[in-house]
Amino acid sequence: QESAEVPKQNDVARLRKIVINSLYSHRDVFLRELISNANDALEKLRLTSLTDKEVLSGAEDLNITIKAFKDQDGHGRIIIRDTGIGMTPEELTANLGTLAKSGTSEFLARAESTDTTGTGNLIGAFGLGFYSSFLVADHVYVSSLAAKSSQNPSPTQYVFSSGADESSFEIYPDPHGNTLGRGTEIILVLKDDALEYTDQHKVSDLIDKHSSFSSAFPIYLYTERTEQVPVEVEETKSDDVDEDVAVVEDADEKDTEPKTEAVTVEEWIHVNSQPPIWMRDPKTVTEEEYKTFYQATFKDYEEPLAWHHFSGDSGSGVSFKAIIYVPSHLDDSWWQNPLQTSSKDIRLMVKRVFITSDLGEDALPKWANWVKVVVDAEDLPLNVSREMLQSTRFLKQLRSIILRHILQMLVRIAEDDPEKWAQVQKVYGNVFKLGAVEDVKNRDKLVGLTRFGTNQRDSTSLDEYLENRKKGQKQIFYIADMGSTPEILAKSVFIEKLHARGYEVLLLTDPLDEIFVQNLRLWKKVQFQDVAKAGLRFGDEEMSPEEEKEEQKTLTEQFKPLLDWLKEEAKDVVRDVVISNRLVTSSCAVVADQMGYTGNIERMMSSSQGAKNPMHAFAKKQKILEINPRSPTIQGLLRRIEQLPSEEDGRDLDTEEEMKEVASVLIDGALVRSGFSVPDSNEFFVRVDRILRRSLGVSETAPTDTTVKPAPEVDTEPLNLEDPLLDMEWPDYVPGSLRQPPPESEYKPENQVFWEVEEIDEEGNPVKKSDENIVIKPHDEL
Ligand SMILES: Nc1ncnc2c1ncn2[C@@H]1O[C@H](COP(=O)(O)OP(=O)(O)OP(=O)(O)O)[C@@H](O)[C@H]1O
Repeated sequence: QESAEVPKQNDVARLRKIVINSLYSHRDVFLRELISNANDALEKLRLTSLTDKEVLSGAEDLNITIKAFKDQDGHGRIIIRDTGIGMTPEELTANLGTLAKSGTSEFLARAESTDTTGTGNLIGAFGLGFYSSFLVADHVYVSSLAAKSSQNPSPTQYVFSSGADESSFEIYPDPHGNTLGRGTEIILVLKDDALEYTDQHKVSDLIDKHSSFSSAFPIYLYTERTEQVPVEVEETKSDDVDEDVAVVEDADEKDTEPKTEAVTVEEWIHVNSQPPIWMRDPKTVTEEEYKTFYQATFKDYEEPLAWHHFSGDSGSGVSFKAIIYVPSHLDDSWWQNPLQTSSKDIRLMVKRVFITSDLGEDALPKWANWVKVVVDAEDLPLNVSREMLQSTRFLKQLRSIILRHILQMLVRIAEDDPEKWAQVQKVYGNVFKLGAVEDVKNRDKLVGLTRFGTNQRDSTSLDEYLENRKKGQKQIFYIADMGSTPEILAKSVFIEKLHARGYEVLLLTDPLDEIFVQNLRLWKKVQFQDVAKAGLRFGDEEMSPEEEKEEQKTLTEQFKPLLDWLKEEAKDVVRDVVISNRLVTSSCAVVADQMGYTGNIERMMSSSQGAKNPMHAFAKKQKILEINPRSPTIQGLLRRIEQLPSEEDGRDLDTEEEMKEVASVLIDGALVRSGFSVPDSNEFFVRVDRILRRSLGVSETAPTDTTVKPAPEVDTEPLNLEDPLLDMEWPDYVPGSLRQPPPESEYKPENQVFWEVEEIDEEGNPVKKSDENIVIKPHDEL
């Protein structure tokens, strides 16, 4: 008898505890998990038998049997047996002994940090499978006899034995010998509080609900019922019996019931004899059945968002039935590598027998790799291999049919079920945008599925947008700022006139949006126009009456002195200064030229490799300052500029300097308001400070007392690694984000820095000493 220690004992014990405690209310799942394993073992055997017939020897039938009962002492037992591929002792150790093989610590971390409401997903997410036995069993014995093969011509039956509270297991040759013929038998010694699972009705219901459709192999359930059977009465004939009396007695007996006795009839009932749901007429399948089938087949504890059940013909003579499911969630991991993985969830079956769930790299376009499908093809040979499949036309046709149906299903939801459509958008909205960029072939259909918020409504498709366009409008207006919100974008300086005039503008806040728009460039031949860029045309300019054009001309002449003066002042940041046609209330804005960056793109480019490109500096400069001639600020500035004495009259250098400062704050403010960064934020703030002082009537030159308490002398003591302050975590600190200090409660008085401040009067003289100390928090910023 050999005994093996599980490598990570503590992990095993901890994991079992978590499983048992937190999944108590889900413990029915053990049966489904074990049946699913038995089914997998049978599928493996069948697939292996295609190349090695030998594996089929030992047991004729391919099936699963389940027996639940109480033994004479009242202890509960469940025995699940399959005639599948079986396991060698090494496989028993590796598969059942080593826990979750990879990702154990990740699992533990997640399991322990997940609250109980989410634990239903744990088994599904991490494939606890076999370990779910310990939800109901104190002890588990697994006997297994691997299939005979050329590599393993005379396998031996071994037992794996482990208790729920133990962190070790034992593996030893089965003292009963090779009783199984082939396959695996799992004996669960039920916990005292799990005796309900010895009730055959309960077990039958569970199989019916979760597993009847998950196996193409027959599942037989052991049942016992009592039947009354006639008791064989032995006729005792004797020669000295009086015939007449005997006749009378006979007549009497005919009137009485025949004698019966209760006997126990044992029977194996085929519990999954119903056709699987994909083979049934959709009208006969209930919603509940579709949902449980999905959850069991794809190991998702959440219900699917939508599904579509159809039958089809590949066009090359292969007819099939399929169900396509849309999961109700896309894991974050999908977004980490959205276009890297290919679908592993298209379960292809031939005449109900599972063939493969890997249809190869290009099974579906990458954007659709989250879809879950079961397909059953009637007319393919059962021994078809994946390699063979790849070369048939069937697979290619199947892919395009599946894809067509996915898209049709989504369009139907969009048209008929607004509530569900909102959920689809929440989960897959960005996937459709990504798909439209990636999948040129289906671009138009995918664009049709995309939705955007606008200044007029929460959501619109591009077609609906175009239906709402105004007379003459030849552009699809949009404004993009990744990470912003539609509410903030709706207040942007760039859309104020469009909004005021009643034009609709798409408000794009996701990084993908701008990529989408730039990739698409046109929709139904109408160009996208970034309203933060030059080139904006309402489209009714030609329809404007002559006076309007005349007014524009007059304005340009009237504001010429200011335009010329600003051009000189802003020459380092913008290429030109013009009268704006997009502003209503704001005094000015900085607009990117056709070739230039918008603030959004400039940020993206500056933080990427693009910053090294020589075009970067050029593109950065391609900006135009637009001023609003109706703004009192601009009108005031024009007046002051016009009043500046000329060279001949003797220049007023002080006022000129003051005007320059105003201009610089105006330009920098416009940059910020328009989503750009200012060239020098310190300088900008110094100027703002000066203007503030002026408006407050405080002396512009009064110095700020900058005395600070110097740092103590160099600490010569060795660093105390036990010091708890070194371990102090800085909550909410995300590199590069707005930095957050730790909460006040985590400050220790001795850890604070004090800055004595003095108030000064207009002349800059100290007024009185403040009683309060201002705490300079680490990373405090403007
Ligand atoms: N009845 C069985 N016959 C043969 N091998 C089995 C059987 N049950 C389990 N195994 C082997 O043990 C492995 C571990 O099983 P377990 O149920 O823990 O995880 P899994 O089946 O791989 O994952 P999941 O249950 O999430 O699909 C299986 O992959 C399989 O190789």
